[in-house]
Amino acid sequence: MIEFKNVSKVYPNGTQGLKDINVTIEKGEFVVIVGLSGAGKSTFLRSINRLHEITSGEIIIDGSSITEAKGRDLRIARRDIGMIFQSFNLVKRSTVLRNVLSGRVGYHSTLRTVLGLFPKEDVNLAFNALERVNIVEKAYTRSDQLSGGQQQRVSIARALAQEAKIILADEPVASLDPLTTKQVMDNLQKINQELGITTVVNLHFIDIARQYATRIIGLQAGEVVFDGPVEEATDERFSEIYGRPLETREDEEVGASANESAE
Ligand SMILES: Nc1ncnc2c1ncn2[C@@H]1O[C@H](COP(=O)(O)OP(=O)(O)OP(=O)(O)O)[C@@H](O)[C@H]1O
Repeated sequence: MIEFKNVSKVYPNGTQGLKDINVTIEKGEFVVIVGLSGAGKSTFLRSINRLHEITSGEIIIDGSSITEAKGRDLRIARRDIGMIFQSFNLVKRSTVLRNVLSGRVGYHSTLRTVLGLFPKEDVNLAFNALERVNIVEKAYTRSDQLSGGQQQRVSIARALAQEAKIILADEPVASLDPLTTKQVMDNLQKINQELGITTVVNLHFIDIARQYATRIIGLQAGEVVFDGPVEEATDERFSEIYGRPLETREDEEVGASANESAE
């Protein structure tokens, strides 16, 4: 369970990233965060694992304050949280297997991981993770030889090898085409359903959010302006909240083909 209690974040330049957020995400939920650009989605997500520090309030994970955690406690808390980035964040020149094994670094001494000495159980975990995202045949391929969608599936496997209880995905499909988007989102959904991993995903497009989320949270200027089940997240409702409908993938494609034909 992830609890936001009166959480605010003000950036050093005075920009309010989050404003008095009170939200509880239960174990096993698939929550999608939506909002216009600059609404605070990244700030929200990155506050959970303290990639961003909040300025007031508290975030509690499974009963322990991550906000207050220091040193070893913080490292252990972070071990339970996998992160998926828009840009995949793989070590490009390393093999897929090595990248997935890097999910295990929080469990071992630095020396051991620098030397690449992972125990057999870790290697088994890594292969299982790669199987789960259907990419095991690429285990010994260099990561930069893979397509964007494949790289993103490797980053999901890394979070699985980490044995994360929570997965945070910050715009995981923003650089991917529609077919690959579906594969990556299907993978996230599958591991959420099969392994019960709590999943929080930032998405730009409301139609993709509606296809996968069990709950949608809408942010605007750092505040929660919508929090409810997918059925309530209608275009009408979002138009009322944001003064215009949220973007859909389809809009973008229509826009892109219009641009192409203009050229
Ligand atoms: N390091 C920073 N310093 C100052 N302001 C920042 C910083 N990072 C983000 N902001 C501001 O905080 C607000 C929330 O940003 P955030 O990146 O969380 O929004 P977002 O909803 O993820 O937007 P996007 O979809 O464009 O990434 C924005 O006004 C943004 O300009």
